[in-house]
Amino acid sequence: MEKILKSIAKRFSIGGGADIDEDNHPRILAGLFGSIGSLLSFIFFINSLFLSDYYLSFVLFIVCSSLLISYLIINSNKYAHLHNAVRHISLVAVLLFGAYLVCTGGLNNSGPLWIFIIPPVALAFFGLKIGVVYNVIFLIVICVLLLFPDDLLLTTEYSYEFKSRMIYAFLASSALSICYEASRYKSFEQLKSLTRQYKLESKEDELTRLTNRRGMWEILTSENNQSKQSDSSVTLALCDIDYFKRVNDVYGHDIGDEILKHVSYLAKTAIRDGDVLARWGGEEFLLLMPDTNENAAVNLVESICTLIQGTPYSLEDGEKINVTLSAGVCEISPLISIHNAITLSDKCLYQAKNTGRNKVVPYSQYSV
Ligand SMILES: Nc1nc2c(ncn2[C@@H]2O[C@H](COP(=O)(O)OP(=O)(O)OP(=O)(O)O)[C@@H](O)[C@H]2O)c(=O)[nH]1
Repeated sequence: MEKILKSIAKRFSIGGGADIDEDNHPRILAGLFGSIGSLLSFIFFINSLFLSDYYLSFVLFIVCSSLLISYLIINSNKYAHLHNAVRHISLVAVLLFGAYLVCTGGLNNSGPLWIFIIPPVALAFFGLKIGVVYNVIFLIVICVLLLFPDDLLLTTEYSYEFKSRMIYAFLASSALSICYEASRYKSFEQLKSLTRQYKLESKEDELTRLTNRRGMWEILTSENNQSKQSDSSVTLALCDIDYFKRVNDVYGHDIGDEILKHVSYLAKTAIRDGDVLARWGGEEFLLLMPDTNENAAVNLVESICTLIQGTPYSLEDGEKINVTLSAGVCEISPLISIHNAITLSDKCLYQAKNTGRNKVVPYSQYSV
């Protein structure tokens, strides 16, 4: 049973889609309703033919055909511009059919039972506002039909109790459907905002609030595609805090964390609009500089290093902790892919570390 439900949900993309799309929700439900509604009305159409109720079978045939057509249109992207109109038309067809069933009683006065599908369907198709309007309109229509003096608008007979229960039951069904739709909408909005937050957080480093490695890879990939089309220079710099282990050992891990935040903040203020700074690893940062050649990148990275060196981190007791950076810089080119540029920046960084630290080594000056 669970498997069947899952496959239905998958078929209609209910709750299984990667994207949360409230606009798509009524379309999916309208398609589902169109398929089930056309199937049911077809079965009743055949049944009423066997019972020689040709008038009812004609009405059912019209309902079945309109639901089938609306199902086909709603499932076709070619007629996307008609989807909204089709939803209105199929709901109006259902309302008219409901009014017809109330008016005539359908088979042995059992027809009015179907009007209770109207509140959930109207709300599912159009959400709260328009759904409530359709429900109110239908309520007025059945009240007029049922309460008109001398039953002049009815072709069948109902007892007074049956009429009043029908109206009360319809009201109760509408009220419950409205409450359900309101709470569903609220949950949906919460889910959407959580998803947005999760997506953001999954690409953001919790400590420094910089883009994390995963987020940076996405940015690098899209930047790479853009720069290929525009032939502009893109340069990467891999920066690493010098002797950071010593900071942790002397001042503790918490102060180490504060220094990571301090360095991130300063570097962020020094980069330009369009540059992207990411926390690449523990105390390692990757800077992406679009529209920047190696020379300009070295100047920018050196200015960041100077700023950080000139702005020590102050402890509560007034002690200052000096921090310096080492960096490797490499420009991406037709011969140097992003992956290669990261590897080569790392080699340059390694050379900066091995030749005294607190310096920037560009790939053009890298010696094996
Ligand atoms: N406080 C803190 N420390 C971290 C974090 N991530 C990594 N580290 C520490 O960073 C230190 C990196 O040490 P090393 O790789 O030996 O490098 P280093 O001491 O900076 O020396 P050089 O890079 O050679 O100048 C380690 O002690 C890690 O525990 C973090 O999120 N917070």
